[in-house]
Amino acid sequence: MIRLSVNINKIATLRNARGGNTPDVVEAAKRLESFGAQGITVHPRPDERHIRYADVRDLTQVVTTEFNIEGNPNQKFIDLVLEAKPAQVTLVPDAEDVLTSNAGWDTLKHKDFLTEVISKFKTHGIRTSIFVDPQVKMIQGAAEVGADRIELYTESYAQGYSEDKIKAIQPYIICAEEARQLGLGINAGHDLSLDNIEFFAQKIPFLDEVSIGHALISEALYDGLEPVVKSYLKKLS
Ligand SMILES: CC(=O)[C@@H](O)[C@H](O)COP(=O)(O)O
Ligand SMILES: NCC(=O)COP(=O)(O)O
Repeated sequence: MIRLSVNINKIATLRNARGGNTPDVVEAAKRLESFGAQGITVHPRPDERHIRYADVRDLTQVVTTEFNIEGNPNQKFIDLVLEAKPAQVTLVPDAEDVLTSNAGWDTLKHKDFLTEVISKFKTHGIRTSIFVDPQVKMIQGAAEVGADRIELYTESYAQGYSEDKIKAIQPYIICAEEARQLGLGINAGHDLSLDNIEFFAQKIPFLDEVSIGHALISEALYDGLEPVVKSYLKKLS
Protein backbone atom coordinates (compact mmCIF):
# COMPACT_ATOMS: atom_id res chain seq x y z
CA MET A 1 0.00 0.00 0.00
CA ILE A 2 1.40 3.39 -1.00
CA ARG A 3 0.81 5.85 1.85
CA LEU A 4 -0.41 9.38 1.12
CA SER A 5 1.30 12.05 3.22
CA VAL A 6 -0.28 15.47 2.69
CA ASN A 7 2.11 18.41 2.78
CA ILE A 8 0.29 21.32 4.43
CA ASN A 9 2.81 24.07 3.67
CA LYS A 10 0.34 25.91 1.46
CA ILE A 11 -2.34 25.97 4.10
CA ALA A 12 0.17 27.90 6.20
CA THR A 13 0.87 30.17 3.21
CA LEU A 14 -2.80 31.17 3.13
CA ARG A 15 -2.91 31.59 6.90
CA ASN A 16 0.14 33.86 6.93
CA ALA A 17 -1.35 36.06 4.22
CA ARG A 18 -3.64 37.75 6.76
CA GLY A 19 -1.63 37.45 9.97
CA GLY A 20 -4.24 35.54 11.98
CA ASN A 21 -4.91 31.82 12.41
CA THR A 22 -7.30 31.18 9.52
CA PRO A 23 -7.02 28.58 8.06
CA ASP A 24 -5.77 26.73 11.13
CA VAL A 25 -3.06 24.26 10.15
CA VAL A 26 -3.74 22.07 13.20
CA GLU A 27 -7.44 21.79 12.30
CA ALA A 28 -6.50 21.11 8.68
CA ALA A 29 -4.17 18.28 9.73
CA LYS A 30 -6.88 16.72 11.90
CA ARG A 31 -9.42 16.89 9.07
CA LEU A 32 -6.96 15.52 6.51
CA GLU A 33 -6.31 12.53 8.73
CA SER A 34 -10.06 12.02 9.21
CA PHE A 35 -10.44 12.02 5.40
CA GLY A 36 -7.91 9.18 5.15
CA ALA A 37 -4.51 10.85 4.76
CA GLN A 38 -1.91 8.43 6.14
CA GLY A 39 0.61 11.13 6.99
CA ILE A 40 1.17 14.85 7.40
CA THR A 41 4.26 16.50 5.94
CA VAL A 42 5.63 19.95 6.72
CA HIS A 43 8.69 21.81 5.49
CA PRO A 44 9.61 24.56 7.99
CA ARG A 45 11.94 26.75 5.93
CA PRO A 46 14.43 29.11 7.66
CA ASP A 47 12.39 32.19 6.68
CA GLU A 48 9.18 30.55 7.97
CA ARG A 49 7.41 31.74 4.79
CA HIS A 50 4.68 29.18 5.46
CA ILE A 51 5.09 26.49 8.15
CA ARG A 52 6.54 28.03 11.30
CA TYR A 53 8.62 26.24 13.93
CA ALA A 54 5.72 26.83 16.33
CA ASP A 55 3.40 24.98 13.91
CA VAL A 56 5.67 21.96 14.09
CA ARG A 57 5.44 21.95 17.89
CA ASP A 58 1.62 22.30 17.74
CA LEU A 59 1.27 19.58 15.09
CA THR A 60 3.46 17.19 17.07
CA GLN A 61 0.70 17.19 19.71
CA VAL A 62 -2.13 16.28 17.32
CA VAL A 63 -0.84 14.25 14.33
CA THR A 64 -1.87 10.63 14.88
CA THR A 65 -0.72 9.22 11.55
CA GLU A 66 2.89 9.62 10.37
CA PHE A 67 4.43 13.04 10.89
CA ASN A 68 7.15 13.85 8.34
CA ILE A 69 9.32 16.93 8.79
CA GLU A 70 11.34 18.04 5.77
CA GLY A 71 14.19 20.47 5.60
CA ASN A 72 17.83 21.32 5.19
CA PRO A 73 19.53 20.05 8.37
CA ASN A 74 21.05 23.19 9.84
CA GLN A 75 21.40 23.14 13.63
CA LYS A 76 18.07 24.89 14.26
CA PHE A 77 16.29 22.32 12.10
CA ILE A 78 18.09 19.41 13.76
CA ASP A 79 17.16 20.72 17.22
CA LEU A 80 13.50 21.13 16.17
CA VAL A 81 13.30 17.60 14.78
CA LEU A 82 14.96 16.07 17.86
CA GLU A 83 12.44 17.97 20.01
CA ALA A 84 9.45 16.92 17.86
CA LYS A 85 10.58 13.32 17.34
CA PRO A 86 8.42 12.74 14.22
CA ALA A 87 8.00 9.35 12.57
CA GLN A 88 10.24 10.54 9.74
CA VAL A 89 12.65 13.33 8.84
CA THR A 90 13.34 14.04 5.17
CA LEU A 91 16.61 15.83 4.44
CA VAL A 92 16.37 18.33 1.58
CA PRO A 93 19.39 20.35 0.35
CA ASP A 94 17.49 23.59 -0.23
CA ALA A 95 19.26 26.92 -0.17
CA GLU A 96 17.47 29.46 2.03
CA ASP A 97 16.36 31.66 -0.89
CA VAL A 98 14.88 29.04 -3.22
CA LEU A 99 11.29 29.52 -4.40
CA THR A 100 10.74 25.80 -3.79
CA SER A 101 12.81 22.65 -3.54
CA ASN A 102 14.73 22.35 -6.79
CA ALA A 103 17.35 19.58 -6.40
CA GLY A 104 18.20 16.40 -4.59
CA TRP A 105 21.29 15.73 -2.48
CA ASP A 106 24.68 14.94 -3.94
CA THR A 107 25.04 11.96 -1.62
CA LEU A 108 28.61 11.38 -2.78
CA LYS A 109 29.89 14.91 -2.25
CA HIS A 110 28.11 15.24 1.13
CA LYS A 111 28.76 11.70 2.34
CA ASP A 112 30.42 12.58 5.64
CA PHE A 113 27.89 15.27 6.57
CA LEU A 114 24.87 13.13 5.72
CA THR A 115 26.31 10.11 7.53
CA GLU A 116 26.71 12.19 10.69
CA VAL A 117 23.27 13.80 10.54
CA ILE A 118 21.47 10.57 9.70
CA SER A 119 23.19 8.76 12.54
CA LYS A 120 22.02 11.45 14.97
CA PHE A 121 18.36 11.11 13.93
CA LYS A 122 18.48 7.31 13.86
CA THR A 123 19.95 7.29 17.37
CA HIS A 124 16.76 9.09 18.46
CA GLY A 125 14.53 6.56 16.71
CA ILE A 126 13.54 8.84 13.82
CA ARG A 127 13.29 7.26 10.37
CA THR A 128 15.51 9.10 7.88
CA SER A 129 14.78 9.84 4.23
CA ILE A 130 17.00 11.67 1.73
CA PHE A 131 15.59 13.77 -1.10
CA VAL A 132 17.41 12.67 -4.26
CA ASP A 133 17.31 13.15 -8.00
CA PRO A 134 16.54 9.98 -10.01
CA GLN A 135 20.20 9.08 -10.54
CA VAL A 136 21.42 5.59 -9.64
CA LYS A 137 24.71 6.81 -8.18
CA MET A 138 22.80 9.11 -5.81
CA ILE A 139 20.64 6.19 -4.70
CA GLN A 140 23.78 4.14 -4.04
CA GLY A 141 25.21 7.09 -2.10
CA ALA A 142 22.05 7.25 0.01
CA ALA A 143 22.56 3.64 1.06
CA GLU A 144 26.19 4.40 1.85
CA VAL A 145 25.26 7.19 4.29
CA GLY A 146 22.85 4.95 6.17
CA ALA A 147 19.50 6.43 5.14
CA ASP A 148 16.42 4.34 5.84
CA ARG A 149 14.66 5.66 2.75
CA ILE A 150 15.12 7.86 -0.29
CA GLU A 151 12.57 10.36 -1.54
CA LEU A 152 12.63 10.49 -5.32
CA TYR A 153 12.40 14.13 -6.48
CA THR A 154 9.59 13.89 -9.02
CA GLU A 155 9.63 17.31 -10.68
CA SER A 156 11.18 16.01 -13.91
CA TYR A 157 8.53 13.27 -14.06
CA ALA A 158 5.76 15.82 -13.60
CA GLN A 159 7.25 18.12 -16.23
CA GLY A 160 7.67 15.32 -18.77
CA TYR A 161 4.42 13.49 -18.04
CA SER A 162 2.09 15.16 -20.52
CA GLU A 163 4.56 15.01 -23.41
CA ASP A 164 5.87 11.44 -22.95
CA LYS A 165 4.98 9.69 -19.68
CA ILE A 166 6.77 6.48 -20.65
CA LYS A 167 10.02 8.41 -21.10
CA ALA A 168 9.39 10.51 -17.99
CA ILE A 169 8.89 7.53 -15.67
CA GLN A 170 11.87 5.51 -16.88
CA PRO A 171 14.62 6.91 -14.61
CA TYR A 172 12.32 6.55 -11.62
CA ILE A 173 11.65 2.87 -12.32
CA ILE A 174 15.39 2.24 -12.67
CA CYS A 175 16.20 4.10 -9.46
CA ALA A 176 13.35 2.53 -7.51
CA GLU A 177 14.54 -0.94 -8.49
CA GLU A 178 18.10 -0.03 -7.43
CA ALA A 179 16.83 1.32 -4.10
CA ARG A 180 14.84 -1.86 -3.50
CA GLN A 181 17.91 -3.98 -4.23
CA LEU A 182 19.86 -1.91 -1.71
CA GLY A 183 17.20 -2.37 0.97
CA LEU A 184 16.14 1.28 0.97
CA GLY A 185 12.56 2.37 1.51
CA ILE A 186 11.17 4.47 -1.33
CA ASN A 187 9.23 7.71 -1.01
CA ALA A 188 8.47 10.18 -3.79
CA GLY A 189 7.36 13.77 -4.02
CA HIS A 190 7.28 17.21 -5.64
CA ASP A 191 4.74 18.32 -8.26
CA LEU A 192 2.79 15.09 -8.07
CA SER A 193 -0.89 15.67 -8.82
CA LEU A 194 -4.24 14.01 -9.51
CA ASP A 195 -3.28 14.07 -13.18
CA ASN A 196 0.06 12.24 -12.90
CA ILE A 197 -0.07 10.20 -9.70
CA GLU A 198 -1.92 7.11 -10.94
CA PHE A 199 0.61 6.26 -13.66
CA PHE A 200 3.51 6.78 -11.24
CA ALA A 201 1.93 4.45 -8.67
CA GLN A 202 1.08 1.83 -11.30
CA LYS A 203 4.66 1.74 -12.60
CA ILE A 204 6.28 1.75 -9.15
CA PRO A 205 3.77 -0.18 -7.02
CA PHE A 206 6.30 -0.90 -4.27
CA LEU A 207 6.58 2.75 -3.24
CA ASP A 208 6.24 3.28 0.50
CA GLU A 209 4.88 6.84 0.45
CA VAL A 210 4.12 9.85 -1.69
CA SER A 211 4.07 13.32 -0.16
CA ILE A 212 1.87 15.76 -2.02
CA GLY A 213 1.10 19.36 -1.19
CA HIS A 214 0.97 22.14 -3.74
CA ALA A 215 -1.27 20.38 -6.28
CA LEU A 216 -3.49 18.75 -3.66
CA ILE A 217 -4.23 21.99 -1.82
CA SER A 218 -4.78 23.77 -5.15
CA GLU A 219 -7.16 21.03 -6.35
CA ALA A 220 -9.00 21.27 -3.03
CA LEU A 221 -9.73 24.95 -3.69
CA TYR A 222 -12.01 23.76 -6.52
CA ASP A 223 -13.30 20.43 -5.20
CA GLY A 224 -12.81 20.40 -1.42
CA LEU A 225 -10.21 18.68 0.76
CA GLU A 226 -12.18 15.53 1.49
CA PRO A 227 -13.10 14.62 -2.11
CA VAL A 228 -9.56 15.40 -3.29
CA VAL A 229 -7.91 13.28 -0.59
CA LYS A 230 -10.26 10.41 -1.39
CA SER A 231 -9.45 10.78 -5.11
CA TYR A 232 -5.72 10.46 -4.36
CA LEU A 233 -6.31 7.44 -2.13
CA LYS A 234 -8.32 5.76 -4.89
CA LYS A 235 -5.59 6.43 -7.47
CA LEU A 236 -2.96 5.04 -5.08
CA SER A 237 -4.89 1.87 -4.24
C1 LIG B 1 10.92 18.71 -0.75
C2 LIG B 1 9.76 19.08 -1.58
O1 LIG B 1 9.76 18.95 -2.77
C3 LIG B 1 8.59 19.64 -0.94
O2 LIG B 1 8.37 18.89 0.16
C4 LIG B 1 8.76 21.03 -0.45
O3 LIG B 1 8.33 21.06 0.86
C5 LIG B 1 7.93 22.00 -1.17
O4 LIG B 1 8.24 23.23 -0.57
P1 LIG B 1 7.26 24.47 -0.75
O5 LIG B 1 5.90 24.04 -0.22
O6 LIG B 1 7.92 25.55 0.07
O7 LIG B 1 7.21 24.73 -2.23
N1 LIG C 1 8.28 16.06 -0.52
C1 LIG C 1 7.30 16.58 -1.45
C2 LIG C 1 6.22 17.27 -0.69
O1 LIG C 1 6.13 17.15 0.52
C3 LIG C 1 5.22 18.08 -1.41
O2 LIG C 1 5.73 18.62 -2.61
P1 LIG C 1 4.65 19.40 -3.52
O3 LIG C 1 3.53 18.42 -3.77
O4 LIG C 1 4.19 20.58 -2.72
O5 LIG C 1 5.40 19.76 -4.78
